[in-house]
Amino acid sequence: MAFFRSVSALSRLRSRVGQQSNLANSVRWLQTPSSSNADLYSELKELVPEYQLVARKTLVNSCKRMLYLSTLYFNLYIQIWLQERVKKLKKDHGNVELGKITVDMVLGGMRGMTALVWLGSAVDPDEGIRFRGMSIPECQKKLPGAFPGGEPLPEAVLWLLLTGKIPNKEQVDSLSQELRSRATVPDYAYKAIDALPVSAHPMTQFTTGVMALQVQSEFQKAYEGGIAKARYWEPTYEDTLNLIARLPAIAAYIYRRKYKDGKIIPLDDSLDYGANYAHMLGFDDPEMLEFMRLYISIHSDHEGGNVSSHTAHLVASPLSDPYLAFAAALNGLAGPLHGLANQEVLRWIRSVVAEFGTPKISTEQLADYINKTLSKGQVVPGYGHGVLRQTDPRYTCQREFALKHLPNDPLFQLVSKIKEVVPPILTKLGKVKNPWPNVDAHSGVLLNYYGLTEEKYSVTSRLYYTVLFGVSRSFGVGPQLIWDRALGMPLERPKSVTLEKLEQLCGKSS
Ligand SMILES: CC(=O)SCCNC(=O)CCNC(=O)[C@H](O)C(C)(C)COP(=O)(O)OP(=O)(O)OC[C@H]1O[C@@H](n2cnc3c(N)ncnc32)[C@H](O)[C@@H]1OP(=O)(O)O
Ligand SMILES: O=C([O-])CC(=O)C(=O)O
Repeated sequence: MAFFRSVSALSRLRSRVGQQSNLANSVRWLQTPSSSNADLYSELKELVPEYQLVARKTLVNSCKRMLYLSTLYFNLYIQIWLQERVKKLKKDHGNVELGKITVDMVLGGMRGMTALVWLGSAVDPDEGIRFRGMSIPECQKKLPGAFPGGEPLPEAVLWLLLTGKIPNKEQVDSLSQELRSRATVPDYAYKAIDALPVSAHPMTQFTTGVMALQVQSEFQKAYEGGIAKARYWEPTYEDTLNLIARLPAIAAYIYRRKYKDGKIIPLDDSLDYGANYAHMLGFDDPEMLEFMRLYISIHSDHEGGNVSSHTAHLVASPLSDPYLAFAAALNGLAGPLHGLANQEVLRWIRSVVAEFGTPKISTEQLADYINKTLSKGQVVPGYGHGVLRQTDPRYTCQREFALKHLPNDPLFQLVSKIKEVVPPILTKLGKVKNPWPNVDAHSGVLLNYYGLTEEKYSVTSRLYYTVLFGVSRSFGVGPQLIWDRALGMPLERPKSVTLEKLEQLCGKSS
């Protein structure tokens, strides 16, 4: 409610200064104390207590932020008419068939079965991901960066995924500021992580931290207070923004606890989300900050059927709040065939180097090592995909970043060689549907180059990389959870059959 009162006060501010006046003039007017603006000043001051007002200038900044943010909220609000579209689809076309369900699908992890609605993004098997219809190169061109020509800011991706609209730089900056203002992590969340041994996998520590944050769920409180169904999306929005805002502090703490001195580096109020996360991890090289922005942006979303996103959507469907849903998603992401593959790729690359004593190896040596991996019944991590049938564009854009910034890095050169040698070998197996590299084939060497790795290598190393993936995934999962509630999506409950029943159905059909 405070939000709507703020928006209304802000629009009165605009009309007081003059309808034609722009934001800058309105702000200047409010900034100059006078009897004609004192009442509005005190009203606005009362409405933004959370910003700890100490001076008129701070209030003015808060007003600017509310004004820009109100467009985000407004965009969401007006799109609630999508509910009508959903109802109409169900009513008019509820019986339209979207395809057959085959035994292969039931026994094959439901590949190719259209079963979900996901607003933020879609994956084309050949072209890869599009965020609200925009490819990665288009996002790099059109979404605001930290500087002109910079990589897309994750906040810009969040805005896009949430509203379907491309934000301008001021809107993105207001969202950065909003996230920073929500970033305070309660002490008990750190304590919950501290209760685990330092040797616990970073993803186990991460999920524990997220579960501790759940104590603050606005959705849970609102539900207990009897909130009406039509308004479920509002506390879901609050939880989602709070969750996204608080993840870097939790995630950075885990890194510093496990691999560094355990000291918390506080958030820097002048930095955007990706840069702040890098800073809190202990990295301030501008190139690394830029890579973090790109990393979070490209890992944010990958339509709805991947394990982490689907898990979040499923777990939220009985009205579990966004923290519960996201913690579950992280547990799916922590599997080696999904997000943990980024850890496995680096471990595998290091095992290649350990085997030959150098990353500079011949094509024959590499082919032998790949065949050895396969002969042990293992997969080549970072290759293959459940939907993609070409090189993942997220791999390509990381490669472009590496070519620009670290072309001579020996591990990057090994990654390039692996891309030449693995696909023909996987193709020869005759069963691998996609022999090409996915997103995880590349990220580790970039992070390793910038120093984000554990000090000592051992064959049982538990690397941090999947936590970075997890933080990024909140940008895709969060908006969909808001839309799930806004669209009144139901509890998810597919039908299962016993093996006997399946055999019986097959017998009947043949
Ligand atoms: C962010 C992400 O989640 S991207 C994916 C990250 N995961 C990886 O990189 C792990 C390696 N890749 C894989 O295991 C798979 O390609 C997956 C899990 C990503 C996709 O699995 P599927 O859709 O089942 O792939 P597909 O239909 O091609 O699998 C057919 C067969 O090829 C095998 N195969 C697929 N990819 C590979 C690979 N990279 N290395 C060896 N074998 C493979 C499968 O294990 C399966 O073998 P099986 O019939 O003996 O069980
Ligand atoms: O789409 C998938 O199945 C896996 C993936 O690449 C992702 O979740 O980013």
